Amino acid sequence: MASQVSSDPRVHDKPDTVASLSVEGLSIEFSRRRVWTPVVHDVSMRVMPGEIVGVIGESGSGKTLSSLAALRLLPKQARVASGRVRLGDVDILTQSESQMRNLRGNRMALIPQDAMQALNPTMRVGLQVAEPISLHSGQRLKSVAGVAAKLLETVGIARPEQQARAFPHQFSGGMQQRAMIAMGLALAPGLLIADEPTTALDVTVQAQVLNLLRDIRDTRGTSIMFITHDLGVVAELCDWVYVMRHGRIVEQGSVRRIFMDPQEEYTKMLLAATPSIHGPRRKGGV
Ligand SMILES: Nc1ncnc2c1ncn2[C@@H]1O[C@H](COP(=O)(O)OP(=O)(O)OP(=O)(O)O)[C@@H](O)[C@H]1O
Repeated sequence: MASQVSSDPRVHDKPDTVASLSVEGLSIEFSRRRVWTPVVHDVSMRVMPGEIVGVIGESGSGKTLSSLAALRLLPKQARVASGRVRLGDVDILTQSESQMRNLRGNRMALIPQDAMQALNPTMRVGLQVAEPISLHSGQRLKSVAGVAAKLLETVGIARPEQQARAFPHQFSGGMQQRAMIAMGLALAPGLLIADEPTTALDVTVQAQVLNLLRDIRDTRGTSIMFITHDLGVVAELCDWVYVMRHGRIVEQGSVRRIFMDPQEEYTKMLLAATPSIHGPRRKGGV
């Protein structure tokens, strides 16, 4: 572990900076026919303040379980076998469930892959966006509903007052995802964990949502962990990347280094399999 820390230039260069999220030696087991089987092995990851960190790997490589462990939202069939997770200086794995409820939303929020599934079909979008504020402040939902329009405006939804009164099915896929992001931002958490949030969107809308996430980081300083299987997205958006395979991190580095000088065969294979990737965005365009 110590060697991983000292070899990570983000930690080496700023030893006093507390990571927004720090996962150390995390191992997770999954119950298959009542037998606990290791599926994530000794994973260490860091998201530094204001950084967008990509976690990339093929399906089943352990990206989602690792991030759900950080939120303490593992499904019943999965459990943490060993390791530590810290959100700033809070030790996540030793918090009570009520402390966790307070941390979720306030300090970190999840933006899921399928916004339509995550949204309540019978509740107006504005009320859903305002719900975290109501839950955390104890104020009645109707009395905080006005904040929702402001949040919808922040995420680029036109005519926000009117759209706040719509139901999810009246929104396009891109608008639904923006609404989920608005909900995630409601309590201004320092960390967003986005699990393939653009997979279901067409390419143009995907680019808009990526721009929105970048703007949120630039204007609010929000740290973002971005889970994806799409190296093109990593090149567009991320500063640092962890490459996962079979429940392990096989390579990590700055996006530029990973694209210019991949060390692992698996990373090279991913790069070779991704058409028309020329590396991360440079200032002024790719
Ligand atoms: N519902 C499930 N049933 C059985 N095994 C599971 C399930 N969910 C996770 N696992 C096990 O945990 C491993 C890691 O799964 P995880 O969902 O974290 O991968 P992932 O990289 O996020 O994949 P994807 O990109 O498909 O979401 C899987 O390879 C599998 O062994």
